Amino acid sequence: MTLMSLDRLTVLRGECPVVDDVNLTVEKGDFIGLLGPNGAGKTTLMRGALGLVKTTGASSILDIKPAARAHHVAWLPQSREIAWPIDVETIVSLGRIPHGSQKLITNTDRAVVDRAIKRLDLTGFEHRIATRLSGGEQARVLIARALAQDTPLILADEVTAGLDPAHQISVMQIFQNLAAEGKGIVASIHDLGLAARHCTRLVLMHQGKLVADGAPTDVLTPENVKQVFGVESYFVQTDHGPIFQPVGIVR
Ligand SMILES: Nc1ncnc2c1ncn2[C@@H]1O[C@H](COP(=O)(O)OP(=O)(O)OP(=O)(O)O)[C@@H](O)[C@H]1O
Repeated sequence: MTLMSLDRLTVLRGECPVVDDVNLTVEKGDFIGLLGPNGAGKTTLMRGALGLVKTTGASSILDIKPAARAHHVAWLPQSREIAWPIDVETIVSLGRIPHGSQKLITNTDRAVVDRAIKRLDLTGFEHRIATRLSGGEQARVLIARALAQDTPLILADEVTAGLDPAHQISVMQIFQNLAAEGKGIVASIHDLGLAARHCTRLVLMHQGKLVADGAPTDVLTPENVKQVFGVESYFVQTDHGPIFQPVGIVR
């Protein structure tokens, strides 16, 4: 089942297309790593798909009535700023707002919030003031809030940035499991090794265009990596799973 489709999506900044004629479908079960160097257009593609910037072409999300969109897709922006000094449980509970029950929090809401807190390894942090947590802990709180929204589709920008290795792997595994449960995830990621190991599919952007879409081994070819990122790379299948490592700059 298709959760999102983009048809010739284009975003102009002045005269310049920063997202250029992109076609993309996201199916249930996809965990898509959205890759590309700085400025490739990853954030703008996701924001365009969500209707947060002006686009031409089509995004199926925009066919959903605005009030119903928050039931279909959760958006985790790159900015991890938490503005108010409120506790972790309250922030995660904000993910339930689109479900809009009369009571502030129902038993279902409570169960979904508790599950998100547990999944993000935040048990014991529930009553801590979020603004006093470390950057990585705050990032996990905001991921938990997005999970609490309990949508079929999640778009996440630089989802592992600022996390330590154990929590990077843990977040990737959470998304992998959510995809295996039938959700669709699109996450922009700079760590190509993590993307190669955990994503079911990779989409590679370069200068606003989608230049490759497929299995990690088909997308992270030495030629693609050299052309798009300007680096030499090493990709090998091991007993520990696929290992991808950029090894040098192309001169
Ligand atoms: N508000 C804006 N006005 C003008 N240009 C913009 C604006 N937002 C983004 N751009 C330009 O659009 C291009 C794509 O930016 P975008 O943030 O989508 O890239 P990205 O792939 O997410 O990069 P990064 O990995 O650095 O986050 C960049 O060249 C950027 O400078």
